[in-house]
Amino acid sequence: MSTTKLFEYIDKHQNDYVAQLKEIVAIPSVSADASYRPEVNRMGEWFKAKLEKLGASTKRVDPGKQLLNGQPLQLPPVILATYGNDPAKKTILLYGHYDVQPALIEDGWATDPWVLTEDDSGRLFGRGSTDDKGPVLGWLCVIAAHQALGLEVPVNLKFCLEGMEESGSEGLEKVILQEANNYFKGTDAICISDNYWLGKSKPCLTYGLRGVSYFRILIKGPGADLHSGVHGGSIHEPMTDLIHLMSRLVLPDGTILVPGILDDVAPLTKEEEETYKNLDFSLSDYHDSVGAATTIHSSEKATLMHRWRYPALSLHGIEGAFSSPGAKTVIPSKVQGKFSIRTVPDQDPERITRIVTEHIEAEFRKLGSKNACEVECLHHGRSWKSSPDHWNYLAGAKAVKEVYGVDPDMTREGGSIPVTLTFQDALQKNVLLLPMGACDDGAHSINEKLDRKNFIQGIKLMGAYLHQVAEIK
Ligand SMILES: C[C@H](N)C(=O)N[C@@H](Cc1c[nH]cn1)C(=O)O
Ligand SMILES: [Zn+2]
Ligand SMILES: [Zn+2]
Repeated sequence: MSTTKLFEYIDKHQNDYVAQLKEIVAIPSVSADASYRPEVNRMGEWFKAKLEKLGASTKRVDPGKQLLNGQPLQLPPVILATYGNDPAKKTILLYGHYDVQPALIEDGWATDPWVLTEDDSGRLFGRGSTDDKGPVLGWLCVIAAHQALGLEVPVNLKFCLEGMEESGSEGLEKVILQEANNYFKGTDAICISDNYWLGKSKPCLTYGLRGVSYFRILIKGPGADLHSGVHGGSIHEPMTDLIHLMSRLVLPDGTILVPGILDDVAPLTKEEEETYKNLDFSLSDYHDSVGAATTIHSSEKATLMHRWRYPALSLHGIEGAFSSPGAKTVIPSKVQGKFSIRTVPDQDPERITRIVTEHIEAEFRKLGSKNACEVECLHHGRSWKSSPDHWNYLAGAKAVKEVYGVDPDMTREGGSIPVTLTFQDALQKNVLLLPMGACDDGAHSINEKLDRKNFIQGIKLMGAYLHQVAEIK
């Protein structure tokens, strides 16, 4: 079938799609903060209602409770939906998330993060615009466009939308295992739009993700915060212990100091080395997209390898630290350092937790501090690699060619989508990552954006992909 009419319709109705994106960016569905949980739920209900309005049958699955700071907290629902049930058609399972990273205007946003704001260049700024509300909404726009044109959606669709992806996808693995032979039965392949192009202009298909193991180090000292003039010099200070421990995790050149961390990293083969060639990636564009020429490695290849196939340890922050303006002379009584390790094939999260914990405990013993130290892995997700030779990737590549007129780059991704491997293993089906956003979208950062062009072309790409899937024998 020609997609010309579909593409024209999408172009014509782009303002409507942007208005819908504005409506959902306004819901601050931050999964990391318990006080926002009602908003996360509200966001899930929005997508459920929208899917129903499009004629999908839906199901709200309760993934159970999480423990947050020792308190049980209800997890947001997993929204499942089915659109079409024709045995003659292929069935594609679409996964996405409706939660977002935290965002505060005082972090340095130029505009209100919860008000989608378009600038003169067509950049749509707002938390969740690219990660992952724009892409999830894109799939719904594809269905709506078909309906408006009186066209059949050429494949059956199943949806799995979660509200905890930005917090380790807690509860979802259990749901996927439970539904693999129930709700997800009959799935032929999986497609996820929740990552980004390598550059700003060339689309890509993504066949690998790093995993993530997220840790906290808790140091407890005095019973309450203290006056540093009165008590400084006479007690072991939690912050001093913590800063020392955090400095023993990683060097400024990225070297991870945990003994044995590289032992299980898959060796680099000649075949893999070939995959780093001829990609739309330059250090200067990369510098532009991160806003500074501060890369560690001097070549494109080494930079990509350290984003895709080697582990990285990042220090994120310290809970309990004094961080307000002014010069408060306080000794914080209890501090928690947060860091994560992006893991790669063939690293095992259980082993990572063990060696990281042993390393920190050994370093803490060396301090001779009388404070208490606890190390905890808050969540972990495994790395993932797919087979890009599958028809799912062929459909993606043909769709890219149809919409953008080029062959896509085949990429891996440094970020993590914890349940990708779970889908692949539990359903024994191929997973394709089909990104919508560009490398400079600033997901997780201040001023996150999605370019209007990427949003609208991305909706066309999604539609073209479904048609290509249907046409492949
Ligand atoms: C790539 C995806 N859009 C994403 O941002 N994933 C998160 C997942 C995560 C895991 N722990 C916390 N967030 C990421 O890679 O950080
Ligand atoms: Zn995401
Ligand atoms: Zn994210």
